[in-house]
Amino acid sequence: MTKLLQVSGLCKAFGGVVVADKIDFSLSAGAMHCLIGPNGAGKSSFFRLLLGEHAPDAGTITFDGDDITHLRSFQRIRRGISVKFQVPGIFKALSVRQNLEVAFQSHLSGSQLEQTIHEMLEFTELSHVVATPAGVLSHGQQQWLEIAMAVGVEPKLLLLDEPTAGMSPDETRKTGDMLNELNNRGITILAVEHDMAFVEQISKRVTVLHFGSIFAEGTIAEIVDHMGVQEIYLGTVDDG
Ligand SMILES: Nc1ncnc2c1ncn2[C@@H]1O[C@H](COP(=O)(O)OP(=O)(O)OP(=O)(O)O)[C@@H](O)[C@H]1O
Repeated sequence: MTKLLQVSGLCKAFGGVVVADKIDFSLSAGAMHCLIGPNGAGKSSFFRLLLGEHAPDAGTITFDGDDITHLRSFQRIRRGISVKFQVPGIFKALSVRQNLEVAFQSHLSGSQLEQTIHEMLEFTELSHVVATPAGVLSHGQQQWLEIAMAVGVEPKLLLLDEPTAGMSPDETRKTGDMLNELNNRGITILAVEHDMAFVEQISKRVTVLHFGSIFAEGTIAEIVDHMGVQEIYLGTVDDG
């Protein structure tokens, strides 16, 4: 399969804190992949590097055949990278519909905009709350609204930072079904996640980050059985 994303030798440090340590990572077009690792491993920083919110100290990022290492965030978004961070990036005082309009208006207008809003409302089962202020939606609904905002622009790569954090088991399963459907529609997905049952629902392969570098990569069964991975979660492996 062609590589949609290719990261080579990516390095970033904030003072003495190394958040990316010679990361080599790639994703094939159509992949659904999970990134795990203990708190502070560098998962969110990796997303911020991919999105252009942090400039790397070294290394390259190639996306869809082009070197995007020095592009600004909006240029990467325009090329098809979309992200949903942990904290919902919705406008709480605006209605569900207004949030979708804000997210899509730079890409779409007229009947196309209406069609996409309609499709996303159906997809995320938010049609019945279309006029409701986003701030009064349930936690799960807020997360789904943000997923709708991120995918309505038809990204090639969707980055999700802990999409199920704070969700009930039912909401988590529903989110997994949603992501599987988006992946079936052709969107490549990279998700940071802690809930291994959810990882198993959506992904076949997992990468483990630890102290900003790739510690292990494999199938879920391989990662779950990996002694070293168990130890880093228990805090018995250091970076020396
Ligand atoms: N802008 C910054 N300036 C200084 N240090 C930072 C900055 N961003 C992140 N860090 C530090 O880098 C390390 C990695 O943080 P990061 O948020 O990427 O980890 P994470 O794996 O996403 O953690 P978590 O699972 O807790 O969200 C942490 O020690 C964090 O305090």
